[in-house]
Amino acid sequence: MSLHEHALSLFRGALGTVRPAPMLKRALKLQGDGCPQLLVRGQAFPVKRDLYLVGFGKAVLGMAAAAEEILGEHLTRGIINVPLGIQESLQRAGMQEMLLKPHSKIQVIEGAKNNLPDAEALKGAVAIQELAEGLTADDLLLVLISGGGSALLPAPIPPILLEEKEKLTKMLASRGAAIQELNIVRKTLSVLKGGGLAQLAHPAQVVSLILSDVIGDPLDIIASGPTAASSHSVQDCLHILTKYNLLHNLPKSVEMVLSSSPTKPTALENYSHVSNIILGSNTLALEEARRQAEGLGYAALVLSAAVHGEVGRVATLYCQLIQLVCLGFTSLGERPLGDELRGNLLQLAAELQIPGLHLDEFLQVLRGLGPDRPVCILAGGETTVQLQGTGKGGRNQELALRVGLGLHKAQGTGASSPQGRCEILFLSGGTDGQDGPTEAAGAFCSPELVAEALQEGLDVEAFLRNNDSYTFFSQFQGGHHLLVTGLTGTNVMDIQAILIRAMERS
Ligand SMILES: Nc1ncnc2c1ncn2[C@@H]1O[C@H](COP(=O)(O)OP(=O)(O)OP(=O)(O)O)[C@@H](O)[C@H]1O
Ligand SMILES: O=C(O)[C@H](O)CO
Repeated sequence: MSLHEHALSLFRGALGTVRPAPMLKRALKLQGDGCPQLLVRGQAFPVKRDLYLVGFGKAVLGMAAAAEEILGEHLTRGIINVPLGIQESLQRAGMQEMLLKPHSKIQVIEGAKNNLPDAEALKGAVAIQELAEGLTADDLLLVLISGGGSALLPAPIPPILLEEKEKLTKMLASRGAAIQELNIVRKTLSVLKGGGLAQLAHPAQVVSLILSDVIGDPLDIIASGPTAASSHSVQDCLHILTKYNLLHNLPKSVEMVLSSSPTKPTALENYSHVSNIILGSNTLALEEARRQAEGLGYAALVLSAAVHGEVGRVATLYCQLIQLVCLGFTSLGERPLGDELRGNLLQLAAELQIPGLHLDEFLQVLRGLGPDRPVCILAGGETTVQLQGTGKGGRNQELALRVGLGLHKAQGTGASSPQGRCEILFLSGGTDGQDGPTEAAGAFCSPELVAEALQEGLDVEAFLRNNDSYTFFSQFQGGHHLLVTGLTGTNVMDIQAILIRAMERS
């Protein structure tokens, strides 16, 4: 099998384990008929009267289908907001288990085209708000939350208009704001985010099951934390707007809401009716990919599930790591080159401040692997792209293209390049199956990409200058290097796989 095929199969294997249905079935049970109890990972919640379900996010359709199967007749009614086209896409892909059964008690509202809030998503948010407001102390509200939930649950505080909020978040994203920053702003301007939904549902018991798509699994940031106590204040929001130079260009409505926002977030004791439970994350997906890579004969290591930072810097990190591994495969293992690479890599990792990454230890393990076994390094997280151009792309495709360019440049050092004797493949993909506003999930690259593209008249650097990675990969070798999965029905950030094996000697 080619490295390309291996990487694809690892990516699909990783996705398999964070598919909503198996995850939900592992965690959720309903027990007892007379006075039923909802059991979540052993924690019991009595169902005194009615059991309602709401949900929003890219993975919520499959979560809801599995939940309805478990809850059966005990479910009174539900409403979920899911991405536009997801039912058709999953149907086409034959993923029946992610679809609701005919006569389901759960109403599905599709919206948020291209992951942006729209009128349909707003309609869904209003329906969810009305349901929550009508609950009593005897009701239980099961909330299904996954990434993409922010765009799918828009409820701007009046008089802010949806378009105004959308424009502001779009501007923040295009200036490179991280998801934490974006969602702190969203929370401040929303009725339902930042714990708003949980407060409206009071006094009902609220149980949220969450699929995390944010580094470190912060409850108050994932989907902008609609059922989590917010640890942020309006001051934090103002600070972010200042940082991205947006404070003096705000619509009047936003200014009004900001000036009348409470200075402190709602106190923690007001969340005693709420339980937030993380069901799955990027870590779970990487662990499965690692297991499968071992099965394919690789020495497989997980670098981190928290890789973040500007896409160019992260690409450099991966390029240096690849070179270092290749150095171990060659007889060129001279110390000066290895020491220099190692020093640069440690410095870059320190700059990126990747939580929990002990690169020094990781490199030691790498060094101990020995030269014969192919190596697979897996990582996950989410990079940020500061858009400069007007092209079409996504952070995974841009990362792959930048790694391709970096490896090409490193190869330029000639015969002494450690890469020379290695076969290398890099893959970066979004687990939701949609990378930016494109039809692809991500892309593959190898050190040969730049030279081969040039033969087709494609200038990688020009595409990068215009943030046009999707157009590049669509044209290059007939789109062979694009990772296309369609919407996957799950969402646990992005995954990168680096596969390296020694080249066969002729
Ligand atoms: N032309 C482009 N090139 C590179 N990156 C882009 C381009 N256009 C948008 N992006 C990036 O794509 C990201 C949005 O992609 P996407 O909609 O997949 O977000 P997401 O983070 O997966 O969404 P969610 O977390 O809500 O599921 C933004 O970070 C944006 O900077
Ligand atoms: O919806 C969102 O806010 C992002 O996907 C992070 O959870």
